[in-house]
Amino acid sequence: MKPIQVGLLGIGTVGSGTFNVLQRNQEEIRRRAGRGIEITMVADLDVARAQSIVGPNVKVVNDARAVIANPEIDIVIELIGGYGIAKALVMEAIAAGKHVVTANKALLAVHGTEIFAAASAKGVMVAFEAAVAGGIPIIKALREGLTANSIQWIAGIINGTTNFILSEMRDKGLDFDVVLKEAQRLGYAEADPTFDIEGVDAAHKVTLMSAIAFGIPVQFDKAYVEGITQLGATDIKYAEQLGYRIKLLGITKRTDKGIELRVHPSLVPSKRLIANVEGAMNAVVVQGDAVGTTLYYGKGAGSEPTASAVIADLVDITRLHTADPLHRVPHLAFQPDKMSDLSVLPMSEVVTSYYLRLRVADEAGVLAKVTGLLANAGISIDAVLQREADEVGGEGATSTDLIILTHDTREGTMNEVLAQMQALPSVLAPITRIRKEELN
Ligand SMILES: NC(=O)c1ccc[n+]([C@@H]2O[C@H](COP(=O)([O-])OP(=O)(O)OC[C@H]3O[C@@H](n4cnc5c(N)ncnc54)[C@H](O)[C@@H]3O)[C@@H](O)[C@H]2O)c1
Ligand SMILES: N[C@@H](CCO)C(=O)O
Ligand code: NA
Repeated sequence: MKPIQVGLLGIGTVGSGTFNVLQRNQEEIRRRAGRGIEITMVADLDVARAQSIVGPNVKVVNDARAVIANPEIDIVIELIGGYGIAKALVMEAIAAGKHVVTANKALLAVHGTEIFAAASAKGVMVAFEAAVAGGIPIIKALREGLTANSIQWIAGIINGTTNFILSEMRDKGLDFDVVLKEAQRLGYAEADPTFDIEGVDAAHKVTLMSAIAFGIPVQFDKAYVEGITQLGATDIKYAEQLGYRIKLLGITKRTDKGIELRVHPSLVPSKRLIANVEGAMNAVVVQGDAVGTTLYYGKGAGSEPTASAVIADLVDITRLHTADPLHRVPHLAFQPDKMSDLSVLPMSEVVTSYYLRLRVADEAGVLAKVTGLLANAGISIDAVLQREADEVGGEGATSTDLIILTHDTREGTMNEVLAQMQALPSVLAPITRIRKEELN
């Protein structure tokens, strides 16, 4: 049988990895897929660089639409990124009856509902394993491997750049900016690195996992998003003393009231496997009612690790494209007419526990005032730590750090108590609040 023909839009970090791995392993991939898979046409703005990667036998153009218009092309891979031209190209490829593979989580988290509906109407597949946790087959696991389960929650380290930054800051005491530059050099960071450090990239990915886990539409606009830019070395140190590591987690959870969907720095017990995921590595914990806790670990970014997922999607499509569309695995795991309308909860309704750090005046009665406010709100305390006073504000005026770990409470209740604490004259600086997840 003649090889299936693939058109590649964008041959940067992931595109070049995809081309190279497909070439290197073509024989084994053909034996698995039952048919050869060949990238026969590439579009990139930098034609000369693209041609130097693919060699003289592959046609390179600078106009992506020429690839979509080519009737020989069966599958289009979109590896340009962003919501702009990439969205138009994906929609046009679907309209032209092409199957699409993309690593573009930003596009799918924001416009997924429209894109999947268009693909279903046209009877084509849109595959996106590379969009979440790069090379880790987490979409495959959630959509197929765990299909028996009622998923309870998912928590993941799903942004390599920020995990790399947090690890390097803790281990080597390096500066934030230095480590970010290194992540960019290694090809981990997004084109706009604020997407990484402000938690947006992780929120794109957890939004996609949430939709697949609970059968709800993709709703990035409902996600709570907080990055790592406000995180200080002091809190990383105190967390360690209390037996926790701080990780940027993407969390989605089923509750009686609705679905939690959030990204923020979290204290995680140091003894959990996920707390020991270092550098640019990713890990996702999934709790299913039947299987219990499962953990998926590996490279979530980089050229060939991400290419591994792109090519797995190419093989899936090669195997399934002749199947009746109704008998393929649904884009979001649930049949499109059987999606749930469970609502995504506002952050004020999320229930979790907290790490609080208060810089307070070192005087009698402060601890009682602070803990009194928590008690009045019905928030119980798990642990309290008081640390060495620093000199502040001249002679004799000293302050001390008060660190409190709480048990579970509603975020809305915690917000009210924090406002009351902040108003106490003995609280000398803005209070630090970091959420805490036991993940058991
Ligand atoms: N880099 C990673 O580790 C990684 C991991 C997972 C997912 N992703 C996602 O994969 C996608 C690609 O990321 P990347 O790191 O390979 O980006 P990149 O910037 O390295 O590559 C993008 C390529 O697209 C080309 N391009 C831009 N506009 C174009 C246009 N209009 N027509 C044709 N080509 C165009 C650029 O010249 C460049 O070669 C993004 O959606 C990204 O979020 C990246
Ligand atoms: N910028 C992303 C790339 C993988 O999606 C990361 O750092 O994890
Ligand atoms: Na993946």
